[in-house]
Amino acid sequence: MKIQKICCIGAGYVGGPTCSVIAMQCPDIEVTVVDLSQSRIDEWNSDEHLPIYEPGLKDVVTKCRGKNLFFSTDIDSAIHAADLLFISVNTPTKTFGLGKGRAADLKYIESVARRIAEVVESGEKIVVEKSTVPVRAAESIQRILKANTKPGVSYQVLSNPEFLAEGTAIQDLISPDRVLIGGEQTSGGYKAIDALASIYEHWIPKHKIIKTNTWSSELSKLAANAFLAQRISSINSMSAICEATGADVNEVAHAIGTDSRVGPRFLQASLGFGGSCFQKDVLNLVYLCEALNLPEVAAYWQQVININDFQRRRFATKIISCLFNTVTDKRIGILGFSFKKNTADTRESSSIYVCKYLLDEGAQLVIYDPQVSREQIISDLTHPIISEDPERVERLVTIATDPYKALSGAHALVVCTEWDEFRGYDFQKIYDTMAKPAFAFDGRGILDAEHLLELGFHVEVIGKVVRKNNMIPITPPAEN
Ligand SMILES: NC(=O)c1ccc[n+]([C@@H]2O[C@H](COP(=O)([O-])OP(=O)(O)OC[C@H]3O[C@@H](n4cnc5c(N)ncnc54)[C@H](O)[C@@H]3O)[C@@H](O)[C@H]2O)c1
Ligand SMILES: O=c1ccn([C@@H]2O[C@H](COP(=O)(O)OP(=O)(O)O[C@H]3O[C@H](CO)[C@@H](O)[C@H](O)[C@H]3O)[C@@H](O)[C@H]2O)c(=O)[nH]1
Repeated sequence: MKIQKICCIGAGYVGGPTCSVIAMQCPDIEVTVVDLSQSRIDEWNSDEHLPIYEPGLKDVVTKCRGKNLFFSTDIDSAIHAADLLFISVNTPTKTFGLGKGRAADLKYIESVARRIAEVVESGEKIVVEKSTVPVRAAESIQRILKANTKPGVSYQVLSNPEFLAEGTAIQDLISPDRVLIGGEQTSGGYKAIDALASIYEHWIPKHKIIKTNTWSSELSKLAANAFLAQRISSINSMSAICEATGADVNEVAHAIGTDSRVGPRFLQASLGFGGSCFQKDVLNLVYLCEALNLPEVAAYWQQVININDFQRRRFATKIISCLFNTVTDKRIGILGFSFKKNTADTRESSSIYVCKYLLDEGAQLVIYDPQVSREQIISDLTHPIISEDPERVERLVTIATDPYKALSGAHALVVCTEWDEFRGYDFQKIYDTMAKPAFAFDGRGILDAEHLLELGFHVEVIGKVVRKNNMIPITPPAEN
């Protein structure tokens, strides 16, 4: 089966970049990305700025938009015309009902499946789960489609999870470690898997395309994120031991990462992982294990989340205790609000939680992020699960557009995101304008701690004990 037209339902962080790259690499295929949100689609069609900040994305979109890449809210026409449909809608953690706080909410997936069944009038359609879903979600999609199939229509449902990371999405899509496609182990299933593989084969070597059964593919996505999150919680748990003993977490990470069986990546200690995926997907796995009556396995993966919560709180507690056990009414400069550098996405950012703990103590926060808007920061900090008193948050929080102004008069600077620009600041200038003693808390290990010490800062870095100012050896004056 040769794919000529693709429809992608959901124009978010995954649907937009993924389909833009497919359009760029497959000029012979027409790709239409649709969404319920008119404003999101308008932004995808705008020449000003796209709805998401992602390095390299604008070039790809500009190259293809209007040629073989289209963004639209006419969902039905796009479904109707397509041979292959990607489902890229959100699958957030449920906030109420059965499985609240852990299970994935599949209502958007279900509504898309029902819409497809309603709209499709004829022909063979391949429906591809690109969203991250619990194991056997494809079975539910299949059942909804089958129960509503019109005569002359047939479906194959595939799992094709996405592994891109935000901030490096374009690079990850152009040169992925692998593409995973799961499908029914029948002749129809194999045909559909091959049809989807043929799209990726336009630019990805065949040996990087892994073909499995549907359930292996669905589980592999949850497993991949669980393993990655587990590595971060593992190194973060070591960071606590390092701070208590004088070991240096970077040296430990290097020493263990050079073992080729362990590998060097994803061992950067931090104030905790954030992002829309890790917590959601690990909790989804925990819920699945409980549903399968595997409580020991559920508890094992739950601990990855527990350590992450511990790390966020531990970092905030360190700030409070260093500032003489009180931050009430103290101005504190927060550098970085996105969950990692090179994105404006703040979903589950650890900054939100560190700010929350400091606000609970009455600190006055001045927050600076190179990409995140004021509206987004205020909306995150006034969310009901973060604060019960939005007016108090508005009173205590100031958003700065200039980092030097943000830190002027502050008792402490706190690095929450590893934006490259933070490394290049003039810290002498910053030190001169801060209240004394001036404190620097580096939750990402990106600043030059020795330099800050020399300037006079009290420095705290995740995972290491930094030599204190009063321990600087005093050089005797030179004798005449
Ligand atoms: N963000 C990532 O980096 C990433 C990476 C890999 C996988 N994933 C997974 O991909 C999925 C999508 O994530 P995202 O970050 O792109 O989400 P998102 O919230 O950015 O985008 C989802 C989009 O789907 C739209 N939508 C919801 N219901 C719809 C419907 N019935 N019809 C049309 N549009 C609809 C929403 O309006 C929204 O624009 C999730 O399952 C996520 O876990 C995300
Ligand atoms: O050594 C590390 C690596 C990452 N992080 C943090 O972990 C979080 C997640 O980072 P990253 O994985 O790079 O970004 P995501 O965009 O969340 O991507 C993850 O989640 C996606 C959604 O499922 C998957 O597709 C990707 O493969 C997976 O890396 C961020 O807060 C990072 O700062 C660390 O603290 N230490």
